[in-house]
Amino acid sequence: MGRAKLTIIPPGKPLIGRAMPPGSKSITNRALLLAGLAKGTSRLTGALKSDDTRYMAEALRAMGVAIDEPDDTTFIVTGDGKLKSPAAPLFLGNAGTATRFLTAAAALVDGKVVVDGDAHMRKRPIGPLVDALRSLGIDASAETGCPPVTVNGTGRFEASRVEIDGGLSSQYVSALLMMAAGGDRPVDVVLLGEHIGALGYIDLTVAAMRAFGAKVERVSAVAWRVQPTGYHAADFHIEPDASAATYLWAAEVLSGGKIDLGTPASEFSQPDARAYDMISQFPHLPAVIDGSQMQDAIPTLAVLAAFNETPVRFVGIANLRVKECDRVRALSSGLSRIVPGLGTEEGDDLIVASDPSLAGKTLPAEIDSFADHRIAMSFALAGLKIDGITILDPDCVAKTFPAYWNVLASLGVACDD
Ligand SMILES: O=C(O)C1=C[C@@H](OP(=O)(O)O)[C@@H](O)[C@H](O)C1
Ligand SMILES: C=C(OP(=O)(O)O)C(=O)O
Repeated sequence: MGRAKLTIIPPGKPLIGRAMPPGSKSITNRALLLAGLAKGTSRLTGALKSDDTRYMAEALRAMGVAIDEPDDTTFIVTGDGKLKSPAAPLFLGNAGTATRFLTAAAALVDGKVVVDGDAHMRKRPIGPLVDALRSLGIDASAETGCPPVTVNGTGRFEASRVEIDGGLSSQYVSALLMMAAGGDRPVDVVLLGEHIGALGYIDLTVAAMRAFGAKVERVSAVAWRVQPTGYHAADFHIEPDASAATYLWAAEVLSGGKIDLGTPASEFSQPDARAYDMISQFPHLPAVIDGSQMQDAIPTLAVLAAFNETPVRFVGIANLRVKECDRVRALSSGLSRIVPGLGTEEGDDLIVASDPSLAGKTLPAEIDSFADHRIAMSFALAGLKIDGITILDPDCVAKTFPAYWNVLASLGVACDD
């Protein structure tokens, strides 16, 4: 059991020092899967070890992949080119990447795979991905449109085209792309609908696939062609997590300090690194921020916006409602616990009624994390400037950034539990 709550003590000084974000969750879970699908031994360095990546690694082990962990940031993955049917359902907690990626990869298994998660994951939609698998002739079903998903694969599929609506989650598209290299012929993965979550995640997928030997090209604005190469083992280095970096970038500007992350923002390939340009404009954030291409950075930006000179409206964030929790609601209600009306919703937009004079005040507020790591981590930023901010269920940060509170402590931020 984690701690019930943590109260942040405003440090009252600029945060100065070196603080490295952990390895990227998105890239670690892609690399683990691709290494698991490959024949041979891959060495993944700079990896994230957290709940989400542990669930992925455990699931792969249950499907016959050998994974050694010689240190805190390395996975040595040995596969034989084929995942095996696991003896029991795969339990993936609330890890969206692991759940979506393995649901598609299950189609490459000869036998039954049940993909399941915790109570939160059982509310996160996966119907479009299941329908896409069915359109490929794969026996897949999810009674509620959310996990559990049952896939009875034959280990092969023959179709050469699959359509997918990525409006609710780009992870469906990534999942199909990674699985498509295991087919019998070239497969076109084609987007349906106008919206997809951050396209940058598809770029991450394509880059990781290529690193493990796949041949994939973008054949139009809405389609990728994947050759039936399978994957080969590779040594692969994982960059730090850009979404985790946003908390440190925001802590730096909020405290007027200097935090050396070891990697400049311009060197990240993940979509959330775009948030750096916004964060560095603080306290003059734009009046409207489109979150569609940097979704996981929105909690960080929304809490930062509370201290901005002028109000900020966040648009393009409708699918934040189907993340670990309804993040639009968690942000509006958390902000309004600090000061009524600080966060409001209009449709799916979030409006933050900024007030720089919040800094230095005492405003006791208990913030419900809704078991969502990003809500816990972002509201901790408010605690750097406001006395009395208490984060409930603070250890939910273990999903992607288990050392978060220690990293803040190393920068001089004290907490009471
Ligand atoms: O592909 C990925 O690694 C991710 C894609 C995004 O999710 P959606 O595509 O569901 O929006 C993001 O929020 C998630 O944290 C990681
Ligand atoms: C949405 C997130 O995670 P996932 O979809 O991978 O569970 C996140 O990490 O913010």
